[in-house]
Amino acid sequence: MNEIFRDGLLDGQVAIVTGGGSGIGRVTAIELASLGAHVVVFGRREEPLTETCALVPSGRCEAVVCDIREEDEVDAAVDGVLARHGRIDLLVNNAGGQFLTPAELITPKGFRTVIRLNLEGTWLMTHAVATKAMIPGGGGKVVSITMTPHTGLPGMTHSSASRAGIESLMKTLSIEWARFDIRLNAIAPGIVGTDTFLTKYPSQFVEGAAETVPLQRLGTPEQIAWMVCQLASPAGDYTTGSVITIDGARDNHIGAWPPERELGPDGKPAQEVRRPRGR
Ligand SMILES: CCCCCCC/C=C/C(=O)SCCNC(=O)CCNC(=O)[C@H](O)C(C)(C)COP(=O)(O)OP(=O)(O)OC[C@H]1O[C@@H](n2cnc3c(N)ncnc32)[C@H](O)[C@@H]1OP(=O)(O)O
Ligand SMILES: NC(=O)C1=CN([C@@H]2O[C@H](COP(=O)(O)OP(=O)(O)OC[C@H]3O[C@@H](n4cnc5c(N)ncnc54)[C@H](OP(=O)(O)O)[C@@H]3O)[C@@H](O)[C@H]2O)C=CC1
Repeated sequence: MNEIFRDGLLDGQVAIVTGGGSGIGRVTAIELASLGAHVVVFGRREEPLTETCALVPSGRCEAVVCDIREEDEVDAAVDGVLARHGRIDLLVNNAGGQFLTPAELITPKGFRTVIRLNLEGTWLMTHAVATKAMIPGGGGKVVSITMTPHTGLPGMTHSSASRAGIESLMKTLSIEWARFDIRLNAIAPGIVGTDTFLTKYPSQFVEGAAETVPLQRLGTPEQIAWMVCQLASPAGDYTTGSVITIDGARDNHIGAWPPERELGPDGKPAQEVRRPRGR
């Protein structure tokens, strides 16, 4: 039973969710399976993946250990899904991440690590699934998770560059692969209160995070997962080449509005005095 969508909405679909052993990927796998999809979760560690599958009451979930940066592993894992299920309808490129460091301290290896994970891993997965399953099978959908603000992610230069690259990939491929009926979109979350976000970053960063959002609260993994489900459903059939921002308006403004310095004397948003016409 799904809280938002009708039962059986995704019956018969086969979906891959990378990074499905935790956070947004885990919740996405659970939501997709609750709508009837058979979900295959990819990740480097087996244990969290099997934990995700244990949380899927229907049993429509299987775990595949795969490092998305390794071409041979990606090829073998995608071939395996096809051999077992004969089709792949949906790929969710969710695996990704970065470390927070001022740009001048990022080493060549550190930069390469994040680009390989986010951009090259997404490309390898997308290319393998498209060429092996979606092009021969007559179409499919790809959803890639990126990040806001689109104006830049200070402290995360490598991730900022890679996320822009992913969004560009989705847009370009939505044009090239329209002839194969492959629909590709990005979902750009702002700050989502996953275990990794809450535990990986410095505490001052995490504790002040909600204040940086106009809505003054963090997003939840479900809010991202439900958008994936919508795109996977017939409601998403004509959506392609789009970037869907889900971030409480943080892409538009950092912090609450109005900022304190702009408050009027009564504590309300400042308002100019209306003048007589012509003055
Ligand atoms: C107000 C707040 C706004 C901020 C918004 C933020 C919103 C949140 C966004 C999120 O994405 S939350 C979820 C994030 N999830 C992840 O990041 C999970 C995946 N991440 C990882 O696996 C790692 O963090 C990784 C570094 C991206 C990749 O790990 P991998 O195991 O492949 O690499 P390592 O062997 O650990 O490191 C390789 C290389 O990278 C450099 N490096 C790694 N960590 C750091 C660090 N903390 N500081 C500096 N440099 C680092 C370094 O060069 C490593 O090489 P060696 O030095 O180990 O040889
Ligand atoms: N939480 C947030 O505020 C936001 C998150 N995002 C993005 O959303 C996605 C999910 O975030 P979140 O759930 O918070 O993060 P998590 O850290 O919980 O999830 C990342 C997942 O990716 C997997 N992963 C990492 N490296 C690889 C790899 N090389 N191959 C295969 N799988 C890999 C991890 O599993 P394993 O280590 O076992 O491989 C893990 O399950 C990420 O791309 C993140 O950057 C975007 C905006 C905001």
